[in-house]
Amino acid sequence: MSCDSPLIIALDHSSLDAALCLADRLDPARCRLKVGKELFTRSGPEIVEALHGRGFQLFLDLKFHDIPNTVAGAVQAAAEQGVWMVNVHASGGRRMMEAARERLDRYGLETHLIAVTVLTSMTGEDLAEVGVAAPAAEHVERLALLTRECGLDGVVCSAQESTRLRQLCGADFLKVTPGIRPRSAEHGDQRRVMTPAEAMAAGSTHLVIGRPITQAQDPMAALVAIEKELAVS
Ligand SMILES: O=c1ccn([C@@H]2O[C@H](COP(=O)(O)O)[C@@H](O)[C@H]2O)c(=O)[nH]1
Repeated sequence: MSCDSPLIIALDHSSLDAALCLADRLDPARCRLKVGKELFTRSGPEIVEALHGRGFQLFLDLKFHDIPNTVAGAVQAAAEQGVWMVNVHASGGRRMMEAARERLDRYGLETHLIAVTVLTSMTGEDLAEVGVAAPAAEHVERLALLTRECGLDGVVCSAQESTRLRQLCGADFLKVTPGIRPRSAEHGDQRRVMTPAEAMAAGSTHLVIGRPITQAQDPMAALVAIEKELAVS
């Protein structure tokens, strides 16, 4: 089923059953789902099949980061499972991203391919510790431009960078933004955050939301509140 909502719900569950329990309360016409490292490592391709069977479009968020040949093969394997979107780390560099792009094109695989710029849990101080002297926003810009040059469809960034990336890379370049927190929600390990309405106004094309929905006492009420916030903004 195709979906025109910008919302992508992160299913960071520790079992297939727990993830499906939440998915069964969601509507594939109203959101997409994201399967990340914990759930995929526990459940494997079975979770992808089960969610596709329920009609959801999936972002397989495995953030591949390896030598070009290995990443190209992993991206191909993900796309052959029919996922809507897959990602790599932009810091894997030009040849790695080009190899991933080329592999999807060679086999006519239409999965969206995007690259993580700077994790939304990181600040400039965290970057400095790993040898990146530039502020987070500047490093995100550099990696987004490289990602676009390599022919990828967009990036994962924080919504704080969406406006600048729209100017630099164009409105069609996808800006998939985790670190989304409704006004009253705890930030947890996220550092570069914005509210859902702020993120859309800034030019994010998709909002990734996990714990504010999945760990809410009433996940459906939390989702509806976010939908209302977006409808009135
Ligand atoms: O920079 C990034 C890249 C990926 N993520 C993922 O998004 C969700 C966010 O979940 P919350 O519970 O809303 O914080 C999670 O699956 C991360 O792995 C990210 O947060 N930041």
